[in-house]
Amino acid sequence: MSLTALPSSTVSAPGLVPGLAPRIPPYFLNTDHRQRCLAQLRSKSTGLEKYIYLSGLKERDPNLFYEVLLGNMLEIIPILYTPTVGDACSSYSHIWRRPEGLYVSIENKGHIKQILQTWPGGLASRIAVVTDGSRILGLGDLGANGLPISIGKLDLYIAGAGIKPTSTVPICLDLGTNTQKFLEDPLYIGVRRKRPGTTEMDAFMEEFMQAMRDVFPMLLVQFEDFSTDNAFRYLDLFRNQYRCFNDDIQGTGAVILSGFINAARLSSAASGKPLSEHRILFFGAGSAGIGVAKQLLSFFSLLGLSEEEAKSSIYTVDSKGLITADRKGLQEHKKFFARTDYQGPPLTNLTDIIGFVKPTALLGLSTIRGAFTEDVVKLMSSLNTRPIIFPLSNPVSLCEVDYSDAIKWTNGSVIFASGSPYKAMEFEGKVYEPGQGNNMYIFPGIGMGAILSKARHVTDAMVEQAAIALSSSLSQEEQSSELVYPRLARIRDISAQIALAVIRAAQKDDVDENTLFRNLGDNALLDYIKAKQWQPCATHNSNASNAPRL
Ligand SMILES: NC(=O)C1=CN([C@@H]2O[C@H](COP(=O)(O)OP(=O)(O)OC[C@H]3O[C@@H](n4cnc5c(N)ncnc54)[C@H](OP(=O)(O)O)[C@@H]3O)[C@@H](O)[C@H]2O)C=CC1
Ligand SMILES: CC(=O)C(=O)O
Ligand SMILES: [Mg+2]
Repeated sequence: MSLTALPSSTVSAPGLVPGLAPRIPPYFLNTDHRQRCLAQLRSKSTGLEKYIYLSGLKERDPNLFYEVLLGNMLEIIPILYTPTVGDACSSYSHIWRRPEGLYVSIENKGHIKQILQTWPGGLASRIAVVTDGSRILGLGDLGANGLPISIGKLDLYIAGAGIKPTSTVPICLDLGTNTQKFLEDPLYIGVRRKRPGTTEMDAFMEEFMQAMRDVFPMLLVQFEDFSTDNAFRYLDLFRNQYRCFNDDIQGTGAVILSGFINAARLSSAASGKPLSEHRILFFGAGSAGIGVAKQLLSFFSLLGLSEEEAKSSIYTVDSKGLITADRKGLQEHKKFFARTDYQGPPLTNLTDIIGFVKPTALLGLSTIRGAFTEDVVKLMSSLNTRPIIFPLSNPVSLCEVDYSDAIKWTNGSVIFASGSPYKAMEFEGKVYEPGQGNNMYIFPGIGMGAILSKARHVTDAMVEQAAIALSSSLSQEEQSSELVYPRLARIRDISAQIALAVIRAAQKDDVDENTLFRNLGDNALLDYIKAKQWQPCATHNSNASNAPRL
């Protein structure tokens, strides 16, 4: 029985009257149950066991789950989200215990609306994270195993922005998988077929998006972890038609623009070189790499540079090397940044590419573990007083360079942010703190702003203003510690500031269906946003005098 199921008079009693609720131990309420949950969580030996424990806790008592999460974000977010959510997805068919999201299958084509109508949240639903499981983190096509990524992102909406749990909808589109081992796994929970071709998938997605609007008229859709071609395709097709955005392209773009603004200031302060002289090398040119590269054009345009000048400061690399315009069969999304200023044999080795580009910043979105080798990092260090190195691939097992190596190989001069979390470390008597360049800092605030303003669309300006708000949100102490992102413990406050910036941008772009906020000043609007943030109701005895604090 959960405590929330007890009569409230019982819950508020200092101890239980024997016989009133005989299945609850009489002095249970004299103890702090949250501390008991934390101890149980910490007793599990693997990340996956912790994930399963937390999922069970959420089912038994959602209020308690969110209370424990909000009080221990640094410890728990890496379990519900990257890196452990990657393990949960990879083995989801085997660890599955209960329904916890919505599956819409290719076999439901023609009846998608009826499937969506089964969701209990109904008209109160405000935000859906939708994946088709085709590129979960950097782990590839996990098919129907992808649902935990939607669940994890929504937990961050709830914890990070204060979105009400009952207004969230985790969705996995079960369209098949091209990963043979899942098709052969007797426990695989998805449809046993290969993924559809473009025509079949387009027809499915058109019906799905229309049905989503019919069933959940106020809902914002976050596309998550679609393979790169489909990520760009459905964002382009749907962004002006529906309330939607793509987290891997736009959310990642915004969060890295934000961290880059702060990193470039630190780097330029050390080198004395102007901000406009930064040159950025992208290792990886998929949805995330190109999404971030496009968003970083704003870094230069905010400094007054033209689009051509900005573009000339950005270089992209894929599995075939430096991307040049003369390459045959170049995919559409790679054309914009393809270089026309390199003649010669293809440049395929990263150190050769760095030698040619002389970048001030190296950003990894490649899924290649260890790609930033000692040679690569030392070369960056020899070219820059303070090199900016962001290995952004997730989960941590696919990160381009570990934090400890980056610190060691640059003698501590690196300005570092990774996609998955690393711990602070000591090197030659000094403590260094890494940044986490992950879209989790941005999407909760974008979502909150879009939901409150009832934005018809998520515009480019809303995304850019979210990035600028995040980059300006560092406290004095965080700035003096030379951080590029604020500390995660402040994410609720920061999400509120991002939501404010998003609402103002929605107003300027005239996409705010809720125009009531137009007459509110910034302080009043910020107060309103904070008041709207959902809090778990504290039913658990936090003041229990005999409860040991862990
Ligand atoms: N930190 C964050 O917030 C986020 C991080 N990510 C991470 O970014 C990563 C990439 O995601 P996404 O862009 O969607 O994935 P893709 O698979 O579409 O992109 C990977 C890119 O890396 C390139 N690549 C692969 N192998 C090599 C190699 N040996 N040398 C150089 N380039 C190589 C690929 O080249 P080619 O095109 O030739 O195949 C492709 O351009 C994932 O790990 C994901 O978790 C994503 C979103 C947010
Ligand atoms: C963080 C994220 O969205 C990704 O790695 O795909
Ligand atoms: Mg993603």
